[in-house]
Amino acid sequence: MPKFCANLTWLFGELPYMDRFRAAREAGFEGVEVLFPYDCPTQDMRDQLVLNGLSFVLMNCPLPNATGGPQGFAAVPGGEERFRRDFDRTLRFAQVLKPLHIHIMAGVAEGPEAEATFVRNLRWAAARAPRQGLTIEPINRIDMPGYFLADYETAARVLDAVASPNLALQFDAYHAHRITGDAAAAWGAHGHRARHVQVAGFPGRHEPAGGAIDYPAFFARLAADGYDGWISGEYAPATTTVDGLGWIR
Ligand SMILES: O=C(O)C(=O)[C@H](O)CO
Ligand SMILES: [Mg+2]
Repeated sequence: MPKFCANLTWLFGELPYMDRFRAAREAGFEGVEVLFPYDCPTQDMRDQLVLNGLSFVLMNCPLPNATGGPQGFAAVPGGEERFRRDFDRTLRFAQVLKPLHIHIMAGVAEGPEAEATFVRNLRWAAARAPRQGLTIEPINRIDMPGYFLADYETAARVLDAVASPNLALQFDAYHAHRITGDAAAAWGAHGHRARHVQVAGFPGRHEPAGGAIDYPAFFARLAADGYDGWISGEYAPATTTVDGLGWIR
């Protein structure tokens, strides 16, 4: 049985943030992720997680306020000090929130120097928090212009170069489809590196159903491959969140 979690940055937006946890639980989710859980009282959020019996699956690094944008700078040459400072700030939140994964965002950069910077920063982060799961995620450059990590071959090279057991691939099927034209084939080539999966329909980034990605087949493939991590709904509901949850069944 797949473990589906709800991305509360995208889902249940009809509700105030702190009410989304209970709504997710009532809708049947056992886990949630929040991309940037930095501007709410951390203990209140922890209480919501505990009260509703939810696993906290993932949060992003860095904090958007500290960087002037959500795209990070782990691959930005010259941004090393800033990366380290912000990673440590994320770890302080993580001590309370206890996410299974922290997604480290690469930032806008290009070229071999950016790749070398990314590898160095990730090595540092993986050693700094050896028991914390960390991920990197290829994101398509149509949605995020100039984003450094925008293909799976680069992600594979970086993961191999860092070679740390607590760093893995975050496979977002929506981005995979936009980057490669075939999310299922991308999974076939790179899924063995993934410890977290996110899903959305293509091309609209609504519910993972009925678009260009055959999700029933994709979920079956994940199961057949023995993927036992979480699968997160990270999409903009076409109508209301609850009305759109048929894809889980
Ligand atoms: O854009 C995505 O798909 C993500 O998962 C990032 O974390 C964006 O913040
Ligand atoms: Mg994603």
